Amino acid sequence: MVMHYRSLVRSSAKSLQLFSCSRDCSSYVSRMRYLMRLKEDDEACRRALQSGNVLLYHKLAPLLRQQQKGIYQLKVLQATDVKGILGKLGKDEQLLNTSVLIGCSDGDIAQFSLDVGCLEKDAVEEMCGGVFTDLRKAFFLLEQPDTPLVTKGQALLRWHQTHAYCSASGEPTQSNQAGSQRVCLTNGATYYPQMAPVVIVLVSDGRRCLLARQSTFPQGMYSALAGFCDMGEVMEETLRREVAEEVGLEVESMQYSSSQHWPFPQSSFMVACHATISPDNAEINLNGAELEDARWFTLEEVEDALKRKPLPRSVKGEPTAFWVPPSYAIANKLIREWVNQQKKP
Ligand SMILES: NC(=O)c1ccc[n+]([C@@H]2O[C@H](COP(=O)([O-])OP(=O)(O)OC[C@H]3O[C@@H](n4cnc5c(N)ncnc54)[C@H](O)[C@@H]3O)[C@@H](O)[C@H]2O)c1
Ligand SMILES: [Mg+2]
Repeated sequence: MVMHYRSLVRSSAKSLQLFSCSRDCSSYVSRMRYLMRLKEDDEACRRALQSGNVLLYHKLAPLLRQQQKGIYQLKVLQATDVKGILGKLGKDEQLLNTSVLIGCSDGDIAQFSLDVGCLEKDAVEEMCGGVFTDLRKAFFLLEQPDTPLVTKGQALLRWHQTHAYCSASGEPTQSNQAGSQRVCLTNGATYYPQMAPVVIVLVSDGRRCLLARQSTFPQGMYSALAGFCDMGEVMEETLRREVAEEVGLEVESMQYSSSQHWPFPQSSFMVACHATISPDNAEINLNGAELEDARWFTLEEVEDALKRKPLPRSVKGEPTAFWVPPSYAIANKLIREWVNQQKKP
């Protein structure tokens, strides 16, 4: 299989086409190497774009379509459809070439994202039969499997929109066809899309878990503690420092759970962990500059919160009931893992 692939990538466009069509090349490894090739070879990527799938965004809001009442899907267009839309709106087809590569479908079709913020939003929506939707709202509407692709598409487009100039020379940078890097036209400096590493941690004293809220959170929502890694820090150091800074507690042990790309407000690479502190030293000393509140919650309270919908309505005169981030946020996964762990005999 590997030999088969190598012989294909070494050769011409014709064989690349063969590769992308071949049924026996649809394994994960082949797809990843196909994507690697497209990132390195502008010409091959341009060709893949002509027959690729495109997710449209308008000023970073992805295009969704309503499948049935209340059920939404990503609206995936073919590159030829996009060209047709551009033509009808009197725009240059070259706009399609600003698409960035975001993946490869199981059927070996290259997937791209394109921001058409320069076009009239309503006109594109009407032609596509879709609606451009703020990404946070889209997260609530979409099925879970669609969210990583739509997030990646937005994050990569945002990075290009904010890295048009070299920070050393001040001159324009130019993207490669795939959008996997930008190069300064005068000094050759190369820039790659970046994510800021963040540690998110659910602290437990063995019986309760600690959740906190910032003043900017929606009313009633509490989440796990989180913090950006300082330059040179390893994950364990960030975790201990953030818990100490934000709630004045000393972590005794920690365990990695999982990770997530988080697009808000800009791309973060979230590393999710569980941590324990001693129940003898569990008094919270809140850093009021960062957090509005932090509290210990019992298993029952957390289980009730998991059942609540986001932003539960408050009964007049009563505070809004406590709730936790929705399932697409990795904080929710940490909280569920903790609940399951507590319920183990
Ligand atoms: N997916 C989830 O479940 C989830 C849950 C909680 C928080 N988060 C995300 O985690 C991230 C970090 O959480 P936090 O706000 O508590 O971090 P934090 O505690 O480190 O505090 C934020 C502050 O850190 C500073 N900072 C340092 N490096 C930064 C960088 N690269 N980008 C931005 N600010 C930087 C800024 O002064 C900023 O105000 C946020 O982007 C938040 O959206 C995600
Ligand atoms: Mg924080």
